[in-house]
Amino acid sequence: MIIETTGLTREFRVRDGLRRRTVRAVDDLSLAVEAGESVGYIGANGAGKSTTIKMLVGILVPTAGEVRTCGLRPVRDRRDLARRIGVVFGQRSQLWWDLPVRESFEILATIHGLPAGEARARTAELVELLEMDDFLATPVRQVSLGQRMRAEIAAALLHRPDLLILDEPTIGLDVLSKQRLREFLVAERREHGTTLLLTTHDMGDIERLCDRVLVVDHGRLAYDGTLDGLARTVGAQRVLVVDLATPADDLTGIPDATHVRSEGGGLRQHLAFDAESTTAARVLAAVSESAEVRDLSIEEPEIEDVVRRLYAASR
Ligand SMILES: Nc1ncnc2c1ncn2[C@@H]1O[C@H](COP(=O)(O)OP(=O)(O)OP(=O)(O)O)[C@@H](O)[C@H]1O
Repeated sequence: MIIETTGLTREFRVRDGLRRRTVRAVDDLSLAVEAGESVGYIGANGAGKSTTIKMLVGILVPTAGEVRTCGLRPVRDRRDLARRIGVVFGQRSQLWWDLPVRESFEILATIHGLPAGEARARTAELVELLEMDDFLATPVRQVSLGQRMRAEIAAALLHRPDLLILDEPTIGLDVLSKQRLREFLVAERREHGTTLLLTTHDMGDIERLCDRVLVVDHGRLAYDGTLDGLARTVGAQRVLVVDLATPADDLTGIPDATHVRSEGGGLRQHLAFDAESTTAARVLAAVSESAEVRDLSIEEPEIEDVVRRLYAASR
């Protein structure tokens, strides 16, 4: 197991008006992740995701329970662990703000004790795969958010860690940057067998990157399984949005799909369908029989919605 926790618990003392009370941010969490897995760790704001990750990497000491990351005790073996994992926290940077991106890579390679040849080769590989050539000489504070996220991920992967932990890797990125980053992570995993653990509010990240989802609710594990299984559990639906050549009446009566709403006098129509019982292609084919489709898009369910439904169902 690359990650293993048993009864992992973390409490905080917080001020509540004049009183102080205890918040249990992570509550008796037991989970195991095998090497090579790609796991999405999701939950509402304040559910306990960051606190869990901080204990996995040794930044926070657990109140109770056990945690092993890469077989090590994160707090005690923090230095050894740093050689085995890469971590990207959205808000914290591992890069040096005033230095060119390239120099941050050089410093990190030195910190990790990478032999010069290996550091050069790995940096070149990451620069190419993450298309960083254009901004290698730019100080970190001047690069765009998308560029910085690529540089952060490269920095976390420089020493070829066994486990990469990402906190909201695609937040704030445009569609194309998100897509590129996801493709890179898929390739990285395929090439090097890197284990991935990521928190995200973006269903697309989970769908493209993860083969397993963990949902945390008030510090407790509320779901552990596949994304399909999660969607099935909560009955999450996708929505096919079609733009028609001419306005049409509401497209009701499409098999396994429900008309949600129409816009522009029937030019654009939203049809919800359950990915378990049909496919977007089948819904589209049925729509095409009664109307000419000019354009289409598919809306994925929102993670917030999925999580809300799951929480509601488990209470
Ligand atoms: N240092 C701290 N002191 C006091 N309370 C804390 C501290 N860190 C976290 N908490 C509390 O613990 C709970 C879990 O917080 P955590 O940041 O782990 O949630 P999260 O799932 O990562 O949320 P988000 O999606 O908003 O990042 C929250 O109630 C939070 O207020």
